[in-house]
Amino acid sequence: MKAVFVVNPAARGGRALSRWKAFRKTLTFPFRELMTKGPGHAKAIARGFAAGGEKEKVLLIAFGGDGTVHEILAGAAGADHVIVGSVSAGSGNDFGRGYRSFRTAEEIVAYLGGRTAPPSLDLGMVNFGDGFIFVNSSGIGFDAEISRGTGRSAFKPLLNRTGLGKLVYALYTVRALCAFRTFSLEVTADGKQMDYHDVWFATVSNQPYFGGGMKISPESDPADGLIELTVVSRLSRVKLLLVFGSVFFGAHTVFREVDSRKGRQFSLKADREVPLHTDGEDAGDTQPGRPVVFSVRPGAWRLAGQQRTGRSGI
Ligand SMILES: Nc1ncnc2c1ncn2[C@@H]1O[C@H](COP(=O)(O)OP(=O)(O)OP(=O)(O)O)[C@@H](O)[C@H]1O
Repeated sequence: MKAVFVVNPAARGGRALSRWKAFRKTLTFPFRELMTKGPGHAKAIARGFAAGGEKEKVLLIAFGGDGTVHEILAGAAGADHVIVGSVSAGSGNDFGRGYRSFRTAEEIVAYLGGRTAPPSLDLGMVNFGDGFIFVNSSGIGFDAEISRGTGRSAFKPLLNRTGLGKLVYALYTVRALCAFRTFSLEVTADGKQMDYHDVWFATVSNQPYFGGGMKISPESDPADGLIELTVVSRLSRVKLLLVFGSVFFGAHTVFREVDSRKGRQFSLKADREVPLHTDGEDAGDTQPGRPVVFSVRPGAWRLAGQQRTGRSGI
């Protein structure tokens, strides 16, 4: 199997590049290094390998954050000969929490020399615009507003370089907490319709973590052919903060204002324009009264290494 590193030098405010330079020196096996030049490039690289129909299997290792893994899967999903791995070198790194990621060169050597069949895992699909995928989560509302704010923040690269990236997230959480207007939501799941009012956010998860370590969907398992919807509604701003804090431990599900359910497809229709994110990246605004459909494509991609969380124990 040939190993290809897709390195995002801009991840973690540019700190990923110096990390890569140090990591590269520890590699004792043949590899290719492809540096991404900007948004969309990792997807194009992965698509090239997927379309190549290579006889030999390819291990594509994302050296970056969740945005880099997201792009690689957007390009490589469905190609059986492409196996996706990662070295967490971004700011949030939820992929590394929910799935297996490589920490050292030795772990990659052991993987390349081993005989473990890569598990086939589920991929989330979002029927919005030209279509999106998600490997971690996708959702609308308050959390997408925070993703948008932090993504656009002029301070993010600087604070990431100084190791204070989490501060940007905290600042935009407070800002969104003050400014965000809740919305009404109609959910259709497996033929059943549910109405929610005063909604802060609705997130659809493929694995437990989002937002840089928050265990939003403790029951999620990317190998079960299902996705999980979490709707948070009818909360005061103060209680929302409390719930947000408890999400780090996955303890928020005890609050009656948090509704969670499993399914294969969720159609979400908000009564006003609401921001949407896919894997923590801004994906635009939903249109009032127009449903966004979240679904799952079972076993659509192959993970290098064992899955870290979930109940299937693969
Ligand atoms: N050469 C580049 N210059 C600028 N941006 C780039 C470059 N290559 C890729 N990108 C973009 O950088 C963005 C952020 O990358 P990534 O998500 O991997 O890191 P992060 O934001 O630090 O980590 P996380 O998403 O885990 O918080 C992605 O949207 C990607 O498209």
